[in-house]
Parts: sequence; structure tokens; C-alpha cells
Amino acid sequence: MTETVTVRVPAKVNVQLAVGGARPDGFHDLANVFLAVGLYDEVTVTPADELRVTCAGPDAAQVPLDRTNLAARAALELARRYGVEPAVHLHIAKDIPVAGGMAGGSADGAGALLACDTLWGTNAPREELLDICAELGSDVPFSLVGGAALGTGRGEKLRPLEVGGTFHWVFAMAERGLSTPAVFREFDRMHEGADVPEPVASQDLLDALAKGDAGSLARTVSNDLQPAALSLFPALADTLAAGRAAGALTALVSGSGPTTAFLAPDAETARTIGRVLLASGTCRAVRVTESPAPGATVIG
Ligand SMILES: C[C@](O)(CO)[C@H](O)COP(=O)(O)OP(=O)(O)OC[C@H]1O[C@@H](n2ccc(N)nc2=O)[C@H](O)[C@@H]1O
Ligand SMILES: Nc1ncnc2c1ncn2[C@@H]1O[C@H](COP(=O)(O)OP(=O)(O)OP(=O)(O)O)[C@@H](O)[C@H]1O
Repeated sequence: MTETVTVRVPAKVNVQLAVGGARPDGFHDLANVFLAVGLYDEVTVTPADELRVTCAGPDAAQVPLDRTNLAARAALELARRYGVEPAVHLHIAKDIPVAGGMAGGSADGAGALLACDTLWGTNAPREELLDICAELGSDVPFSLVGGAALGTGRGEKLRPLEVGGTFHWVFAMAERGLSTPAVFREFDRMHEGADVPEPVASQDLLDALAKGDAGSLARTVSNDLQPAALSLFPALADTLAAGRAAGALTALVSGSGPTTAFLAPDAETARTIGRVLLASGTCRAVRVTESPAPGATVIG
């Protein structure tokens, strides 16, 4: 029997995040163009006496270790559906910033699900894994599939997208996190009384992705949550300006923030932007990486 399974799962950036008005259930319909990036968490699952979660990494102190952890919730839901005792130790090696708008918790949910499915030999069909992911959170299905995808509904209904090349990114981590529900609430406050149009994916942006053309992608990225994130965290404007001045083709808030994302024309410029951003004192840390990245993958 397999004794330990480790799954690697990527972070994401939203190259388009079009947000509709609030739905009766409190969620918002989206046209959400996800791109997986080469920043990863690893989830390791090992048989144990009872369900236990541990976490290591720079942001580990902010991660809940009880049954609210998305990794624990994923294991519990798979165990419930297949009548398995959820007696496992889930260890998260965390490299994705917490509450950073890069789907870190979602990555751990998708990773734990695939790891438990492999360890227990439940062999759940892909559709069922995606269904459990959607139950855990709007971003979780994308963490499982990776690559690039258009998310509609609340972001959980995915259509895979073609990506014709490698994009070079710099991510700047902020001094503190932002709560995703708080950013959506701020979006609602800022649009109170206004007619919010139906969210629609930009064909120009999908074409830029398909061509792998960074210049065209830079001209077409958009994030409807950015004004709300900036309203709650005004200092992010300084980080965006510092990255633009350092040579980024475009700068934007990643999802609900506060991580900021900078698209570079090549790997060398990306490293330069990273150094300049760090020296600017407008962020806590920087990471230079590429996209697309594969989805949740068993690595051991
Ligand atoms: C901002 C994004 O990261 C962009 O990919 C996602 O839309 C957020 O996805 P997530 O963190 O998985 O969010 P969920 O756990 O599903 O929802 C958390 C909260 O965010 C808000 N939320 C989320 C997704 C959505 N389409 N509309 C919303 O209004 C709701 O207040 C919800 O209670
Ligand atoms: N495995 C996990 N890792 C991190 N946070 C978790 C995890 N499970 C639950 N959480 C809770 O979720 C909150 C949001 O964390 P997360 O890192 O997923 O935010 P995020 O990356 O901004 O999410 P998204 O980009 O999907 O909106 C945390 O503050 C924490 O309380």
C-alpha cells in the first residue's frame, strides 16, 4: 500500500477578472481568465490515527490547522462520499502567500483532494473531483486543472484555454493580506445604485494568450476588483507604479489582492523588475516566475 503521497499545486493570477452585480446568493457572476503560475504549495498526506494538519513556510502562522483548513475540508468530503475513515496527516509546505489573491488555500484544497484520492485508491472520476472542488470554493477547480482557463458562474465552471507561449511574471507580496469577501463587499459598495454589466471575456485577451504574445496580453489585461482592492489598501498604488517604472509591460492587482503582478517582456527584465521592486520598499517580498504552470500533480 502507498504510505505517503505528495501533490504539487500552482498559484494563479487572473489576467481578466470581469465582475457582475451581486447575485441573490451573495456571489458574483464572473468572466474569470485564470492563468496558473510557477509558484507552488505541496500537500503531503500520510496515514495517521486521526485527521491532523500541519503547515510550514514563511506565512504558516496565518494558516488555520483545524477542520476549516481547505485541505482538511477536501479530505473530509472525499472520505464522506466514499465511506473512508479520514485518518490522515496532511502536511502543507506553503510557498503561496496567504490571503494574497493567488488562490493559496484553494491550491491546498485541490492538492489534498488529489493526494487523498491517490492514497486511499478511491479513484474518483475527474468530474466528481471537480464537483468537490467547486463545493470547497470558487477558485478550487482551477487549482486542480491548472494551465489557463475561463471560469464562468462564480468562477467554478471552467473551459480550458490555449496558451501559445511562456509569459514572464514578477509578483510583489504585500505587508498584510486582504479578505476576499471584504474586497467583493467593497466592489458592491463602489457600484451601489449603478447598473453593473454582465461579465464577458475579452476575445482580444484570449487571442493574446493563444498567441503567447506578452505585448498584446499587457494591453488587454483587466481586473474589476482592482479599484476595490486599492480602496481598501491605497499603498498598493505605489507598488504598481514602482513596477511600471522598472519596465513592466503592465501591472495589476492579482485577483482580490493584495499581491501585485507585473508582466515582463522576457526573463531578464523580470529579474530586473524584481530587484527594483524589492529595493523600492513598497512590498515585503518578490517572486519571479513563469506561466502557464501545470495543475495539481502527484510528485511522490
Ligand atoms: C477573487 C477570486 O480569487 C478570483 O479568482 C475568486 O473569485 C475568489 O474565489 P475564492 O477565494 O475561492 O472564493 P469563495 O471561497 O468561493 O468565496 C469567498 C467569498 O468571496 C465572495 N465571492 C467569491 C466568488 C465570487 N464569484 N463571487 C463572490 O462574491 C463571496 O463573498 C464569498 O463568500
Ligand atoms: N490551506 C489554507 N491555506 C491558507 N489559508 C487557508 C487555508 N485553509 C483555509 N484558509 C483560510 O482562508 C483565508 C484565505 O486564504 P487564501 O490564502 O486562500 O487567500 P487568497 O489566496 O487571497 O484566496 P483567493 O485568491 O482564492 O481569493 C485565510 O486567511 C485562512 O483563514
